[in-house]
Amino acid sequence: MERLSVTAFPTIALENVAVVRDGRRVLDIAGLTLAERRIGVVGLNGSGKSTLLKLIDGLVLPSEGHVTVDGLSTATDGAAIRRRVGFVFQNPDNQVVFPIVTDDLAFGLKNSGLAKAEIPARAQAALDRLGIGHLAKRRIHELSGGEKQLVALAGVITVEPATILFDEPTTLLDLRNRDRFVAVLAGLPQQTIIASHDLDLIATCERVIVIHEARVAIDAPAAAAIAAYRELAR
Ligand SMILES: Nc1ncnc2c1ncn2[C@@H]1O[C@H](COP(=O)(O)OP(=O)(O)OP(=O)(O)O)[C@@H](O)[C@H]1O
Repeated sequence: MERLSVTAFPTIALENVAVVRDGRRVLDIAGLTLAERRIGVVGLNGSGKSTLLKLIDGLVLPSEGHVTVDGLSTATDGAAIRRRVGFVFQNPDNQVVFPIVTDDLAFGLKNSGLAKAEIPARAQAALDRLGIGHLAKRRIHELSGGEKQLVALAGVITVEPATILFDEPTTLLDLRNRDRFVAVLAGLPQQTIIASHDLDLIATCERVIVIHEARVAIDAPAAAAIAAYRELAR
C-alpha cells in the first residue's frame, strides 16, 4: 500500500556555486534549478557528480554562491534540508549504524517526531514496501550487498523525505539485485536524483545533466544527453 503522496517536487537551486579544494574549482555551476521527478547525473570519474549531490543536502557547503531547497539555504538550514532530502550512498556499509535491521531503521526515526510506539510499525512498513519485510530481524552485516542496499534505502524512506539522492546505487549489485533495485527506484513517488555510470539506469530519467571538468556540459532529456556524453567520453 502506498504510504507517501508527493504532489509537488522540491525546487533545488544552485546559484553561482563553486566548490574549491586545494585551490582548484572541483565544481563550478553558474545556475541550475532542479524540480523534475527523476534527474540523472553522469560524467567521467572525478568530474564532480558526488560533490553536486553532497551540495544539495549540505554535506558539502559551497565555497562560493548559494544552494537552496525550497528556499531553505544549505548554509543555514542544513538540518531542515536533510529532513527533506535523503541520501543513499554507494556503499550501504557507510550508512548503517546498528547490527539488526529494525534497530537501524528505528535509530533513524529517533528524532522524527513519531511517538516511540509508532516507530516499529513505520520501520516494518518501509521494509514491506521494498519487499524485504522478512529481513527485519536479520543482522545487517550478514546480508548480501543487494539486500543491504535495499535496507539502506528503507532507512531513508522511513523518514519520508521529499527528495532522495542516490550516489552510484547499483555498482555493488549483481544483475538480479540491480534489476530489483532499479524496479524499486522506478516505483518511488519521491523526487530522485541519481548519479551513476549505469547508463541504462540513467536512461530512465526524464532529465539528465552531464558534468564535465567540473561544469554542466549538457542538460537535456536522457537520450540526447547520453548520446552527447558518449561523444564527450571518447
Ligand atoms: N575534500 C577534497 N579535497 C580535495 N579534492 C577533493 C575533495 N573532494 C573532492 N575532491 C576532488 O573533486 C573532484 C570531484 O570529485 P567527485 O567525487 O565529485 O567526482 P565524481 O564525478 O563523483 O567521481 P567518480 O565518478 O569517480 O565517483 C575530484 O577530482 C576529487 O578528487
